[in-house]
This record gives sequence, structure tokens and C-alpha cells, in this order.
Amino acid sequence: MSLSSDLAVSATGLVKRFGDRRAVDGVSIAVPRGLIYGVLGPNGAGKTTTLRMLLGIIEPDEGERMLLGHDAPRDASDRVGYLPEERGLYPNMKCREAIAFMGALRGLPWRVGRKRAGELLEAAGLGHAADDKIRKLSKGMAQLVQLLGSVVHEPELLVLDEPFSGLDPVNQERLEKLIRAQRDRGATILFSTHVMAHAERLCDYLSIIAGGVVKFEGTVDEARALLPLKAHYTPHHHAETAGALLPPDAERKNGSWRFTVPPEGIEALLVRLIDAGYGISGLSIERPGLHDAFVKIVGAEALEQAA
Ligand SMILES: Nc1ncnc2c1ncn2[C@@H]1O[C@H](COP(=O)(O)OP(=O)(O)OP(=O)(O)O)[C@@H](O)[C@H]1O
Repeated sequence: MSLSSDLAVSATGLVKRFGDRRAVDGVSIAVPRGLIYGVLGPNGAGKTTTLRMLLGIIEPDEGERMLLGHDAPRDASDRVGYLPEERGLYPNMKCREAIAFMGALRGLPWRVGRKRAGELLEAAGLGHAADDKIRKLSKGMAQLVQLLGSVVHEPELLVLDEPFSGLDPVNQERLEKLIRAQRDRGATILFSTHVMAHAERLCDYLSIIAGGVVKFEGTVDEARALLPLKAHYTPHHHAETAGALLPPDAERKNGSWRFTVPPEGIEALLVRLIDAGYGISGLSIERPGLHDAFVKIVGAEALEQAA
């Protein structure tokens, strides 16, 4: 993997040991600039430890990393926004001030930070809370405010550790919108999650980590293509006997059959079914979702251990 300037973040062979345990065991990652990149994995997979090493919050025991062109990641910290797994803002600050304060920590002038804070709160549908103290907010709203604080200085790279956890569906949608808006302004977003639905909708690119090891890196479609297509077929006549012509894994439910589309495609099979007089009163072909691909890549056993 080249440590090229087209990459916002790259790392090769990152290792982190805690005692005897290798929490991260040789992770390599390449995050292209201007995209949304998801780090997916079950609980304890090593996502947070990887993100912390990439940001320079902890040092790897082995491996190299490059963040916005710097091999000492902290040298780029003013160009980075970060939502850590542990959330927290000063409870007595007002929302607008809390956001401006986080910007100031990354070098943004206070006056600019306050102005942008108002705009960001408005755009996120939280304008009404601009002058409310943090302690008055729900946990989910406080989390969104913290997220706005991590983007107020318009960072080139935004790193979000499990940003969706603890948010209700309305706030999850607000967050997805916010993440897309950041990408649209040209930022790179690197986020971790174990919730496939968000990753499926948001990610341009993703890697799947389990047991401290990268099991997959590619696009959502590439991950989904690891599994075969499934067909859902309803015969017009004699549904009960159609199974004799279908692939061996065909399962009947009411008047329909579900089976794996054979590697050569479904056309020849349909011709045989029509010739045999079964006809077609319904047919759909489903692509497996990212969740199924994740289970295949990580293994059901690893998922159970993590649950
Ligand atoms: N400071 C630490 N000291 C000891 N062990 C740690 C430390 N930090 C993480 N670990 C262990 O390293 C492994 C990976 O943890 P990490 O938090 O990186 O996983 P994760 O994928 O982010 O999980 P989660 O989704 O549950 O947050 C876990 O077994 C965890 O218990």
C-alpha cells in the first residue's frame, strides 16, 4: 500500500498489545480523501484502539501511520475533528459556547466559532437550543452538539467513534445528514460502528475488523457481492411440486419458494419452470444486505462472542 497524498489516512501493520493480548494485530488501512470510510466490527474488535493510534492518542507497538501527510499524527491535529467514544461537554456551558470552545481548542477564533456554532445548530435543527446549557439537554442532543463542536473549525478529516450509539432514530437521521454535508464540503470522514444499517447507507468505503485483524476492505457493493443472490419465486400453478426443479436449498413458504440463484443465472431455470407448466405469478431477486456479508466475513461465532 502506498502512503500517497491521495489518502487522508493510511497505516500499515499497526499492532497494539495490552499485556499479553494483541488488541490490534497488524491492521493496514487506506482512507481516500473526500470519502466516507467506515471501520466496522463487533464489540472488542479493536476499532477504538485503531482510531486512537491513527490519531496519535496512543502509540502503536509496531507499524507506521500517516495522517494528512504527517507521520506524527498530532502535527495535523488542528485539521482534524474527533468525536471520542467517551462523550462529554462542560455541563454549565451553553450549546453555542460549547461548540465555539471546541473550535478554539483547535485554533479557531472565538468570534468565528460562535457565529458558526449558531449556523451549525440551525442547520442541524437545534437552533432553538443555542442558548440552553448543556446540562439541560438530553444525552442524544448533547452528543449532537459535541459532534458540531468537532466540525466547527471545518476540519479536513473528521474521525467519529461510534457516533450513532445512544441516538434515537430522528437524531440518527440528523447525524447521517450532517456526515454527508461534511463530505460534500470536501472533508474526509472516518467513523467506526457495529451497526450495519448506517454503514450501508453512508460508506463509500469500509473495512471490517474482527479480533484485531482486517478481514475485508472495499466498497459496500464489493462486500455484498461476496454472497450469492436470493430468488423469491411464486409459481402460477402446482406450487407444491415446483421444488423438484429448483436448486437443492429451495425452501417453501405458503405458495412461494426461496432459493439461491445458481452461478449461471436464473434464465434457464425459468424456461424449465415455464415449459413444465408452473408459470410465474411472482418473481423477485434480492441482493444480500451488508449485515449478511458482515456475518459471513466475521463469522457467526465471532459475533456471538462479541454480543
Ligand atoms: N487501555 C486498555 N487496556 C487493556 N485492554 C484494552 C484497553 N483498551 C482496549 N482494550 C482491549 O482491547 C480490545 C479492543 O478494544 P477496542 O475498544 O479497541 O474495541 P472496539 O472494536 O472499539 O470495541 P467496542 O465496539 O466494544 O468499543 C478489547 O478486548 C478491549 O478490552
